[in-house]
Amino acid sequence: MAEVLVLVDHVDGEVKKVTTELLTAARRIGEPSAVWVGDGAENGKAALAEFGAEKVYTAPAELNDYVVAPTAELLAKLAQDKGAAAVLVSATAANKEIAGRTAVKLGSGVLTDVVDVTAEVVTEHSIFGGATVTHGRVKAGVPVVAVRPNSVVPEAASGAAAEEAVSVDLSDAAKGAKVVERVVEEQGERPELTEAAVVVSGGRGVGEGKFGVVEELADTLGAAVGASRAVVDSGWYPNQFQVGQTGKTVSPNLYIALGISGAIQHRAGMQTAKNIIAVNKDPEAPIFELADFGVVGDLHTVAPQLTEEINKRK
Ligand SMILES: Cc1cc2nc3c(=O)[nH]c(=O)nc-3n(C[C@H](O)[C@H](O)[C@H](O)COP(=O)(O)OP(=O)(O)OC[C@H]3O[C@@H](n4cnc5c(N)ncnc54)[C@H](O)[C@@H]3O)c2cc1C
Repeated sequence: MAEVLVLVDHVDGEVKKVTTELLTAARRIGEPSAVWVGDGAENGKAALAEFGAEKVYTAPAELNDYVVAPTAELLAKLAQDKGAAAVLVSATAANKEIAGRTAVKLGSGVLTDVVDVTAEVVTEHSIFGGATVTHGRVKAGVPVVAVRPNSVVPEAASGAAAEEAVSVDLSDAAKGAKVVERVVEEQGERPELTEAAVVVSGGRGVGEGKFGVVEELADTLGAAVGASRAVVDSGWYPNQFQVGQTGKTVSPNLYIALGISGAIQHRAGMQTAKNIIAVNKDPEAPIFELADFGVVGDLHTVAPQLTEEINKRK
């Protein structure tokens, strides 16, 4: 069975959930081989084995001294050397660039923001604010696929996770942009927005200085907090929490929209959520067209009741 390369997302040796999703998807296509760039593989190997990685290719941390290009050169080389059937990465901003560069090097094609993928590497995409579903397939060469977090339900399956050190002779071009400093984004206890299984977002309806109501509900659910652009532009909440066309794309199991109208640009970032709950005092708000469950009411009345009720039932 042909290998399917999965680029591992990890922090300090801990494998991110999205990688377990990619390994699950990879098993549909062929035999998953995890590609670990940087240190810490010995700590993450068990998690990779648990989700079916037959091999773990470890590449030196020096590749991360430069911006994206070295990882693309590594993936392209591995895909060629190993005769890979596909390359899967998570659809983060950096990884989408890696995916594009890898596909160029392979003379193949890239499919991004994928929400599902079949054994034949036919991909599903949700576009136009979720109004249309399209399917894609790379016609030549090794398909490179960037899958959105939370799109695939991770399923455990044991793999050998046989470790093999790999490397690549970097081109001068790949060393063009050097990383001179890394700043860890302050995040607190909440899960990362793009990976969270539950997201509670607030819009202009929340009001200035009142975001505590959103945070309290989020914390009750172990959720990430999101915000509309109206909120971010007003300076009510930091911009790394913006969801939408010009913000982050989220695909959680549950998205709760508090005081968000549901503009197309906001929907573009959250419409692939599996369940959407909206609270809005305007019954005509467009968010209700998308919502699985809608509450017409004042969020400052509804959200605290919801928080209280969930706490009671815990
Ligand atoms: C190029 C471009 C890119 C953009 N990118 C993004 C993006 O990435 N993300 C994004 O979000 N937007 C984006 N926008 C902006 C987008 O068009 C909307 O303006 C924005 O999403 C509106 O945010 P909102 O829903 O919070 O505010 P509003 O549209 O003002 O809606 C507020 C809602 O709150 C409700 N409300 C008010 N008070 C209460 C209350 N007490 N209880 C319950 N409900 C209440 C109102 O009925 C209303 O529906 C972009 C726009 C452009 C042009």
